[in-house]
Amino acid sequence: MESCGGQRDPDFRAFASRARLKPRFAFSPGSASSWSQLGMWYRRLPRLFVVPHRPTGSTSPRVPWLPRDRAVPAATTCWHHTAPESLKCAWQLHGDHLELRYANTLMRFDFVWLRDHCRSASCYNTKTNQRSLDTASVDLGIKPKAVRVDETTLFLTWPDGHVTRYGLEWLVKNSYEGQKQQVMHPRILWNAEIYRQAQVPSVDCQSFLETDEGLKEFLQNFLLYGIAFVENVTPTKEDTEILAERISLIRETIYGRMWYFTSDFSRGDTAYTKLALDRHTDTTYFQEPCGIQVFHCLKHEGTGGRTLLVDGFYAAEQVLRQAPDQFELLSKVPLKHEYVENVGDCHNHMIGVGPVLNVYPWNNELYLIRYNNYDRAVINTVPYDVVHRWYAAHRTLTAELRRPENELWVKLKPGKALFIDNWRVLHGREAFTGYRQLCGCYLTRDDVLNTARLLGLQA
Ligand SMILES: C[N+](C)(C)CCCC[C@H](N)C(=O)O
Ligand SMILES: O=C(O)CCC(=O)C(=O)O
Ligand SMILES: [Fe+2]
Repeated sequence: MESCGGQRDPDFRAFASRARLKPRFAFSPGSASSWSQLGMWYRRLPRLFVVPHRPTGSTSPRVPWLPRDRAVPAATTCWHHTAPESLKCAWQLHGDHLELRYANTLMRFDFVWLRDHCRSASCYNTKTNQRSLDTASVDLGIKPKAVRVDETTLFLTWPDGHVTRYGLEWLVKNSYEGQKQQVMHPRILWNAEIYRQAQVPSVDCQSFLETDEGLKEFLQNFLLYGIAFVENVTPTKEDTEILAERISLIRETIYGRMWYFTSDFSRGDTAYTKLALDRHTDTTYFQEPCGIQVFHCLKHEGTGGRTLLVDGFYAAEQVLRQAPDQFELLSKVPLKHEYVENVGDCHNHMIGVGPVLNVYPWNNELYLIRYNNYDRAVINTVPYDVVHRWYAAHRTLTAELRRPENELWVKLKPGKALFIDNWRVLHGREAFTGYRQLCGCYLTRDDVLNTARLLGLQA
């Protein structure tokens, strides 16, 4: 019997970052034109395609940097160049910003931004990587009194005599213009054929636990495909816990920390039966759905019970291609999901709110799909005409998610642990007979990404 412990305080960041969109939902009829009033950033289409999938036969995946195509408009008057013969770096001071052209990138910097990000010893602590400058003490009308650029560095002298230096490469990496071309998470979107052809290897348990290379290979696969396997695991809950702790902190939820489950209906959810489960993501009813789900089948004496995996981002990409307006609707209409449980001693009522497709507001990159038709609550966040268009968009996405060619079916066996990116890949299961026991846990996403970054991966 699982414990019915309380859930810790949910995280509102994901939705709060889009909170400025909310009033528009409430008061507009939601026509295509009203969506485009949402701001200039939303006019661009979301970015999904990142890394081409590996051709058959190639081995370990490599993540290329994305090509940077930065349009550089013709130079205007009064450009200052680092050297007369060189166009490598040029700058121009405007009334309220500095324009800098470097390495084929045209960047525009607000003066307060330039003062705020000063990396001098008095403004920034390089031991802690924290800002010491009190941003609120910067005059909002500040303007540099002198500007100089050499081959590598921009020098700004402020009215009080303070000097700020920026490496030009640092500026390219950190400017808005540089960032908006970048994706946060390089991915390979897949259907069953693409995934099979890629021949992504499972990582051996010992190499996963004992070597950085094994762990890195595993995490690279996980980041690119949203699923990854570890094999030769001792089939116990304790050994599965050791695996989970190698890459992250375990996220304790109302289901406990490490859970076992079987078809005993010990909890008020279809997962605890022998019934089939259509593709879905878990914990859609949390304000921040769990980032990763770990499954390890410890026992199955019976038939059926295969696991279904579908890349939600691949399906979303198809929707974007066929019907960008529908993609946009799915990314704008906030939905509630709900978990209401009153079985035995377990009493829970969880509510999570957010759209089906969640995109980063600054580059429109898709980062989270929230899709669970079982747990979707009453729709009461948008007026009736938007509701109808939302159902049509949901149908388009569902049709993509249900295409047989997008379904990857696997039979989980004792010894093989599966890690699923619950923000991207949907899972389901075939009905089964006999005794079947799964164990697993949820992981905190930040901590998985932390481990990946510490190993030098882009995450
Ligand atoms: C994995 N475990 C059996 C512990 C929980 C299952 C949660 C099921 C729920 N309907 C959801 O999709 O979130
Ligand atoms: O039984 C299974 O294979 C998976 C059930 C499920 O969807 C879950 O536990 O989240
Ligand atoms: Fe599930």
